[in-house]
Amino acid sequence: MNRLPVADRPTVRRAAWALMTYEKRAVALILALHIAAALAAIAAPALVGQIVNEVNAGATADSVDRLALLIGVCVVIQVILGRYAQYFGHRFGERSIARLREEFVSRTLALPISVVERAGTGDLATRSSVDVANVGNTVRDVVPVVIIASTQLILLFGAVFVLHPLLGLVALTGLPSIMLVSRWYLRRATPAYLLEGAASAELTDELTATAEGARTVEALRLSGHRVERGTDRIGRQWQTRRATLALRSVFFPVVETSYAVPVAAILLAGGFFYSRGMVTLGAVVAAALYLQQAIEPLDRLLQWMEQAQRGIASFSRVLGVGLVPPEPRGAESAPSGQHLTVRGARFAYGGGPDVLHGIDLDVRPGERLALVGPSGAGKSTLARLLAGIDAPHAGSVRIGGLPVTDLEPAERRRRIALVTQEHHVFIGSLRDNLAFAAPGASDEQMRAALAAVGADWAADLPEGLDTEVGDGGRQLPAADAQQLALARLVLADPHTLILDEATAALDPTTARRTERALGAVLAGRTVIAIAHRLNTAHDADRVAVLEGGRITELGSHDELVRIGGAYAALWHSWHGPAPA
Ligand SMILES: Nc1ncnc2c1ncn2[C@@H]1O[C@H](COP(=O)(O)OP(=O)(O)OP(=O)(O)O)[C@@H](O)[C@H]1O
Repeated sequence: MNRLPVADRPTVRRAAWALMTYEKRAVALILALHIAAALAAIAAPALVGQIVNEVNAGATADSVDRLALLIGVCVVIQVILGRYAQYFGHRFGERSIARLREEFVSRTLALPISVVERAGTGDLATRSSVDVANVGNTVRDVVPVVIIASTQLILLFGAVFVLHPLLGLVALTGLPSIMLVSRWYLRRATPAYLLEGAASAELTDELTATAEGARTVEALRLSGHRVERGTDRIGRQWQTRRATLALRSVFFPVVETSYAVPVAAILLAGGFFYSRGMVTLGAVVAAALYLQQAIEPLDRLLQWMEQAQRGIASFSRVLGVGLVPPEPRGAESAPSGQHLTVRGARFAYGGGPDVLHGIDLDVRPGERLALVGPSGAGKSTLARLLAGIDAPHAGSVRIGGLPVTDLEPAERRRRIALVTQEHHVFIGSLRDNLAFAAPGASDEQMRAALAAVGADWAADLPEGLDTEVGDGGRQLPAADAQQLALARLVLADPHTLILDEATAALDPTTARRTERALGAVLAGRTVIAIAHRLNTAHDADRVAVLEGGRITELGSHDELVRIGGAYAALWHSWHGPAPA
């Protein structure tokens, strides 16, 4: 399975910067409020220092009261400014998260289908849930904390330097060990968290596959095997979690010990400086209070660094979705005509061996071509190439002279549609479900499309096109859902239809109803049908027999039966030998 890419550090840095500077004014206001709140906070220890000095010099109770009142005022100002800073910070965070989610959704919707299929649902599901939430939490909670804490720390340490440069130097004693261990941690944390994210995605993949295939697991008694695989993935996730835990168990004890060092050092050195008359007692008290006050923001900063690491790892996975080369954004010129030509097309899945070995095929406009062949011959793969979902690694698949994969995706869908047995009903109204195919279609056109495929049930709905369908709404039976999908096709009006097992999974009655509906859709179009029942091949203009990734026979039903090859053998075994 090809995982989706992960963005590198410079890309993450640029994207984070863009996110933060998208609303420059809001960020400037939040920063200004935080700085003002931090300034109000550092006034208190300075005032306590002043009280100590004045009491030392024999001050009156009045002047002490005045200073104490001033401390109270500073605290109130700090609380008010801090509250507004947080209020604006959180609003900014929520707006940023909303933007991020919207960007992620558009990036995901722009992914080529083949990339989504090969990446597996687990990877994309983990990125769109766990990773987007992680980035959201980081932007909402961590960024404001980092801004507030850094501002407070700069001001608190600055204040100690202002009290006395010597005290300032002593205050820095705890920092080297914190910086060293942080550097050590940061270098290892992002890759470790990336591994943890990948292991979670693998586990999600495995559990989803087991849950989705529960019936098969039960029928084939595979539960032991699935439990083993699940346990293996849980084991891998446990290992990656242990690795990140090991990093945390070194990082946090070292930094927490380092917090106590500057306070102890300032009391020791401050006492010494005071005894020599180099600093006042008030300055030493104020410096000790500042350093005591610095522990809290420092601790918060380091605590959140861990979340920030998770956030950065998640952000690189979220941004990685945008690194997948987009589907080609339109050829220079429009295809001239509807002629489909395949020349020497070779295809392999994900770097594996070729499953198509040089296919040559011409499909004339309006022709009905049936593809037959044993299981695994490459019929579905050829259908995907013809529909432009995958491109051949050698040779070409062209429509009207242009490579199908070069057509702008919407343009391609208007020209060629691949119809499979998947007929998803999206949550929304019937109208929403039809509008995917033709956003500009009127209600009349929608009703006509439903009538064309025999979806009479739609006309009887009391709320008509406004009826909510899909999960939580009206549940459509398989045949109705298939008819809805076919009505979409009528609206999209492609000139070429490729049918891959469109009715294979339906019960015979439903299949017959659907085939009747399909008949209305096929009229006047080029049709390439993977034929499971040979009467489809019998009714086609031509039949292509695919064996081992090669077209081994090509001609009308009668011609192929006459030459007595593989198709004739299939036909006779299915239909009984021709009368002598
Ligand atoms: N997603 C995939 N990844 C890797 N190999 C694949 C994938 N899909 C198909 N193949 C392989 O490509 C070959 C052709 O498969 P394909 O599904 O095109 O055959 P088919 O003729 O349509 O068979 P069937 O009638 O059983 O659907 C097979 O060997 C199959 O195992």
